[in-house]
Amino acid sequence: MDHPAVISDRVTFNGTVTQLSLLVDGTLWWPEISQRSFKVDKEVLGFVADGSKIKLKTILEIGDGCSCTGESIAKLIRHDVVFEPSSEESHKLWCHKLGELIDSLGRPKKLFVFVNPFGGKKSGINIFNDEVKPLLQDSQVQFTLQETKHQLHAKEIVASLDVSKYDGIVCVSGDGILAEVVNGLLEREDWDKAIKTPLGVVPAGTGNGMAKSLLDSVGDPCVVANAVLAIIRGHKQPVDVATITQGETKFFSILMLAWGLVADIDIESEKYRWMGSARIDFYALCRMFRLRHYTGRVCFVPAPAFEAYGEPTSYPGISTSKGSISDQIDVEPVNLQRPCYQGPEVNLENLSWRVISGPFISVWLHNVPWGAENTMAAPDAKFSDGYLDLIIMKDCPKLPLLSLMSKLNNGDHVKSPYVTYLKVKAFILEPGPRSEEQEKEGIIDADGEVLARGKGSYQCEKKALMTYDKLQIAVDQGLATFFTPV
Ligand SMILES: Nc1ncnc2c1ncn2[C@@H]1O[C@H](COP(=O)(O)OP(=O)(O)OP(=O)(O)O)[C@@H](O)[C@H]1O
Repeated sequence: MDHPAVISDRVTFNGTVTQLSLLVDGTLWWPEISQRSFKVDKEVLGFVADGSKIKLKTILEIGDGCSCTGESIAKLIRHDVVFEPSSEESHKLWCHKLGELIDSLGRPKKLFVFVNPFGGKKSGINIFNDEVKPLLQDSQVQFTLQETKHQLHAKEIVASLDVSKYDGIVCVSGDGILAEVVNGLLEREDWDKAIKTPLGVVPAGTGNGMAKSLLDSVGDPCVVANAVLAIIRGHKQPVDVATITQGETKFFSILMLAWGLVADIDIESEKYRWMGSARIDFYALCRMFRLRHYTGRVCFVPAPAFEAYGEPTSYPGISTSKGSISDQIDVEPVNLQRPCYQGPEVNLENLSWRVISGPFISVWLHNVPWGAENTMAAPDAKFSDGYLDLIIMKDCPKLPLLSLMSKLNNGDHVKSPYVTYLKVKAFILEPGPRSEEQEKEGIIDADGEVLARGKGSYQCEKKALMTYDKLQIAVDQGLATFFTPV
């Protein structure tokens, strides 16, 4: 190691007196023990003074973990490394230099943590106690824990949380709670400051699309330890936020919007929840064999290089007043009169709009690559390019559809001749009824929750925010900040 040492000492380690150095590049190095070194920023979570000894709380990658596909993946293991400096003076200096180095890494010191006890396999609390808390404690990160008690609870809390007290908000949940947090932050009067609060997500839901997208972007497995480590290490990156508008009602989306086949599978398969994760595959097959086609139109402003898609059209506009209340089913009107975030400041009328008319099998708009841990919906999606990836399927015979759906786990479905895949800056959805049953409409799904539900579609207890009608989407580049592995 050719870096100079910040501190070097003869320490007692494993019963032997040996040299230990902390180098200026942040490496802890035992020169007399071959292969023994730690990068403090990656492998040392924290340390504690234990009498005359110092206990380093480390996290090590062990390469014998096994993924569900049988591939070997690195597993993270907590491990204490204890050494005894040569003198009291040296002990103090070691503590000072290690503390100084860890402080310089910009790691969070205090986090607000939401745990959804009902997300995914209902194991949020166990995941927090068994896997998240020990890592936070090793890293000496203080936390305030809040279990979510009902739908929109996280959003309510975030609306009045003193975010200045925290270095980040963490969701031990699926994507639903994360979306609630983003919406809560953007509905505040001080939204522009609040939305800068770094957000972290620990996979404890059904889909976990955002956690998978962040971890997979550096080749990490989508597991709790890696997600917590990404938060503890404190690296951050901007993430685009899409504003979905219908009249005065807004929903801020970070993951995706789906209409047609994907929305129907995601939402209607709820009735088969007792099947566990197999419910999605089972219901996808049911839907493919009784395929629905939805009439309607999509209008969009293509990103550069995608201008050839669709036909030119003028800005289709969207009224700022709500439709007749009698047409609405289960709608909970949210009228944002307070000076909250209003969406990106862009004059949509002056942009070059294109249109594709239905019927459609599926329309999917994605902000990040993964929609769920096994669904790479938009392989080219970037976290903060300022665009959304649009995936459209108009018609497709059943066999190619089956093969296409089986390619969702690696993103190869976008190469199918039956799929149109492009990037857009703004988007308008004009959803219509099913071609086969005109009296029945569909579902619009945003970030895994029902955004709008049409006539004759699947009904459930949860209220929908919008009506099954025209809605507009525009993207704000890098508006949110997320903890990220690198
Ligand atoms: N205590 C609770 N009881 C019932 N529902 C809750 C509770 N806390 C939160 N919820 C609701 O649970 C829903 C789902 O949450 P979450 O996103 O964490 O999990 P998921 O749906 O299983 O996962 P994913 O969104 O990744 O598919 C949200 O609509 C949320 O409002």
